[in-house]
Amino acid sequence: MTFKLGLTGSIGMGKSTTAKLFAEEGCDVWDADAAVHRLYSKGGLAVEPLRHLLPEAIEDGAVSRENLKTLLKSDPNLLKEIERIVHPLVAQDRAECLEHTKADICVLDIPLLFETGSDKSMDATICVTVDLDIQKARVLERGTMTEDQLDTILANQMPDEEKRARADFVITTDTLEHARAQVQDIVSQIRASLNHA
Ligand SMILES: CC(C)(COP(=O)(O)OP(=O)(O)OC[C@H]1O[C@@H](n2cnc3c(N)ncnc32)[C@H](O)[C@@H]1O)[C@@H](O)C(=O)NCCC(=O)NCCS
Ligand SMILES: Nc1ncnc2c1ncn2[C@@H]1O[C@H](COP(=O)(O)OP(=O)(O)OP(=O)(O)O)[C@@H](O)[C@H]1O
Repeated sequence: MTFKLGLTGSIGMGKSTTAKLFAEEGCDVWDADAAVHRLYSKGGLAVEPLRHLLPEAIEDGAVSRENLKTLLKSDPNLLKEIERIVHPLVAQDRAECLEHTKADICVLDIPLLFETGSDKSMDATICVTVDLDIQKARVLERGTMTEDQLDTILANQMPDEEKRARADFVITTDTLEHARAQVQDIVSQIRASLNHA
């Protein structure tokens, strides 16, 4: 049985970077955002159900994120309807991955781990965190969104403080070396508990 380790954190807090550090320690990694990209691509399982709900969102047989964002701008309530279609498909993709993994620990990188209740099916949870000003600077540095857009996303996510309080482990992503040391410590603790089980 694979140990299911749920990894979350607010936007730009360092989920993908930390997941790579777990992979370096021999853990398997499943990424919810990557699953959504697969589901939205041509032939992906979310295309037909979303076409039914929002025909304007589909372009060349795939879900257009730009079109979705335009639709969401005029009706933010649509997000809940999109989530109702997408989240069960994401859960199915995750279950298939867990069926095939051979690693002792599988890290599941899930931005909305607590919001979707997926934490309940994990063996342990981790929240990655860093000071809010560093988080904002890192996200804005990418040049992919304005501060207003970032604030809208933050308003749709559970506050960092609440995520930290709920998680079994917290990793501070101030430097790569510090994060790596925390990852190694968590992996050692879990492997020790698996060996004693
Ligand atoms: C709204 C969409 C079109 C924006 O796409 P885009 O490529 O611009 O951004 P991306 O997906 O990388 O998300 C940007 C940030 O918003 C966050 N975010 C995405 N969806 C949600 C959501 N439903 N609630 C809160 N935050 C969200 C992401 O975690 C990330 O931090 C897209 O995120 C989407 O279709 N979301 C609905 C499906 C979903 O819930 N995905 C979350 C992972 S399971
Ligand atoms: N431990 C760390 N030390 C220094 N910089 C880091 C660390 N972790 C992440 N970063 C930097 O912070 C930024 C965001 O990291 P990353 O892309 O891993 O976050 P994310 O939580 O996966 O983002 P998103 O929510 O958008 O998917 C990147 O520029 C990355 O290089």
